[in-house]
Amino acid sequence: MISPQEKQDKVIRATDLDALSCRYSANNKSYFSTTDPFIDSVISSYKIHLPLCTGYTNMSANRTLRSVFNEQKLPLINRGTYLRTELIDVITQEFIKEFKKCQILSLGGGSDTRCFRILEEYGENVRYCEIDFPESVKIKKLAITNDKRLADIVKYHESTKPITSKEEFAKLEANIHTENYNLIGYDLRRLTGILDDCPLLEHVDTSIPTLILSECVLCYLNPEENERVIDFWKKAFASRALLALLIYEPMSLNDAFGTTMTHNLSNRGINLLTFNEYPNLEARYKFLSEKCQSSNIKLTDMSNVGGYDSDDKSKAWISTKDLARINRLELVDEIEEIRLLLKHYCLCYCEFPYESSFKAIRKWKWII
Ligand SMILES: C[S@@+](CC[C@H](N)C(=O)[O-])C[C@H]1O[C@@H](n2cnc3c(N)ncnc32)[C@H](O)[C@@H]1O
Repeated sequence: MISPQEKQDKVIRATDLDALSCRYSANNKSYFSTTDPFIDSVISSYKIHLPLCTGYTNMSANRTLRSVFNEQKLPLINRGTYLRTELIDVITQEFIKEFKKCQILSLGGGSDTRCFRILEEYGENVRYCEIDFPESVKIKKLAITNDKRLADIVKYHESTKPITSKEEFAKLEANIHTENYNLIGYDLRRLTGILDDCPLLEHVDTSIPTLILSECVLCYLNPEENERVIDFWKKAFASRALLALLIYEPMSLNDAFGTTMTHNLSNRGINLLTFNEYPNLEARYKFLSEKCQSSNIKLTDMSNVGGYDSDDKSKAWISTKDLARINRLELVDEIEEIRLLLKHYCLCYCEFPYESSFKAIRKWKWII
């Protein structure tokens, strides 16, 4: 039997499977201009190791995997996944091009494959650090140790013997630490305002420009925990280097669609803790400026990013060529429906006091 808290955490960890299955679906439908060559390895690791995770049996793990990967995703979900992945990729790449030697810190990185794309392309100069619950991190670590290409990209060459029992999985050391890559098992809710003795800081370089990514992650923490996590990194960097934060997550807009989203999620045991607390871009601006004391705040919803708010397609953040390409992949009749869905997802950027800032961030057409 697992405790109610463990049960809740299991549900939160499982949201990584949702994100992964959405990317898998969009990838299979050729939404990404370059096919994701790494996704199959993380899926294989899940297939082998999910039964060894807390609260799963062979049967329940197989059922979960079947239901997430066999389900056909709607065209509007594939488009949303494409937009979110592409735009966060592009912003991350621009950050790296501007600062050359820098660091990407992915909170709740889950089974995201961005780290491999970035390190393969910019590995010499970029440090990539991912933090997630230890169990999720172990799934990724085993994907890396079982795939030479991934191991070469992150430069991790310690072999791990096949893990076949829950006991072996529980005992497996979660972390990977190499020159450019750190994969860390840590519950972000444990971060407090006290920096001393926090093991994360041994592996994060607080002296180089850093972009923190939170892609559907901070929404699972309550508002106080959100503030504490952001405050922790702010204090850790203490204006020694540029610290920027990019958050992508859903918001309720206090409307009927938001209420339906809340019901659908709570039926699955998911309670999005910032969803209603910061229901729109204005509330998020207030949170980032007043509570987090950040600056250079830029906000948009994803409908604006996809160019759904205007007939003028040049307003979209992606090129008209790419828009035309993805529009040809699957027919989306309900433009109003996709617009409504994407209006409920935001992309928020901000920085913490430092003498310079990320200049290229101005080139996109933010709403605020
Ligand atoms: C929806 S998934 C997103 C994964 C990834 N960022 C992506 O977009 O593909 C949310 C991730 O946040 C992680 N997460 C949520 N709360 C966390 C916490 N308190 N500490 C560490 N990781 C957490 C989950 O384990 C999961 O991997």
